[in-house]
Amino acid sequence: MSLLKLIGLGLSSKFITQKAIDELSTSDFIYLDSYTSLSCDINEETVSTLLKKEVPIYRANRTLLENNFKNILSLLDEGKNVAIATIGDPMIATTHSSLVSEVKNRGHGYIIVPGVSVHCYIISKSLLSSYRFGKSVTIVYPFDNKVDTTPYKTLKENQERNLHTIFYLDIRDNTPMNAVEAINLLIKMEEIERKNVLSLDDPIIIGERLGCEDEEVVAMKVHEVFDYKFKPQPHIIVYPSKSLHFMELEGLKCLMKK
Ligand SMILES: C[S@@+](CC[C@H](N)C(=O)[O-])C[C@H]1O[C@@H](n2cnc3c(N)ncnc32)[C@H](O)[C@@H]1O
Repeated sequence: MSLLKLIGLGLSSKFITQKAIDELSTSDFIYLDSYTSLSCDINEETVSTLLKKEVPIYRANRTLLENNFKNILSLLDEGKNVAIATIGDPMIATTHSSLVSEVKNRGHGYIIVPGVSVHCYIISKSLLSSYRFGKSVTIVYPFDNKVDTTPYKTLKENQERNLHTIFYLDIRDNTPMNAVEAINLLIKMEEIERKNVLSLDDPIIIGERLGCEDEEVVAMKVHEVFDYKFKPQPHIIVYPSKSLHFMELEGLKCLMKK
């Protein structure tokens, strides 16, 4: 039976697991997912140097993976094992679960190799309680000048339940949104919705280049992002709940910018 392998590579090359390398090395083709996330140092070359044998590696954008999935199905029909390698975890904040049901319905098998996800990584480094995270959401670039306020609504719902919110930031045409653009959009959403969800004095936590040598996790007030010199993307934002446990407050103090 042919296998579709959904393989998580972690956030940077030092987080790639032995299991991921073994499964990639026993694949006939590797598609490197280039649109659900990005890494400071994982690319076709990094992956190929880790493999135990030569395997063709292709860069796969959303069109290829979601719309032209037929090509991958044909390879599986021919008895080939195909790997889709994703930065982070292949099933967290991606749509890859739909690929699993497609291959299963066609009589093929699948395996999932979890990777160190930005989701778990920022929860760990935020020093907030992992039990108190609500729904996470992506802040997307405006489309036709229209701002999608879903992230604001999610923040409101989480705040009503005293839960923390993780904001992933959109990646469009290989350009990842930065923390300042994201905060500007949240401020715009407050102006549109006017539910007093966001205050410029609220603390937020920003993760920059997580998993890379120069990673940074820093807490600051919302208005302070405009004067802060951030490292290049990728960035991720955590909006803590309004009422924090005293241990979480101590943690937040540890992360406050100097
Ligand atoms: C939609 S999520 C995909 C998560 C991925 N499947 C995983 O498990 O890590 C991608 C977003 O997470 C954030 N992100 C990913 N890697 C990051 C990193 N190393 N440092 C900071 N933020 C990161 C960025 O906002 C990026 O646009």
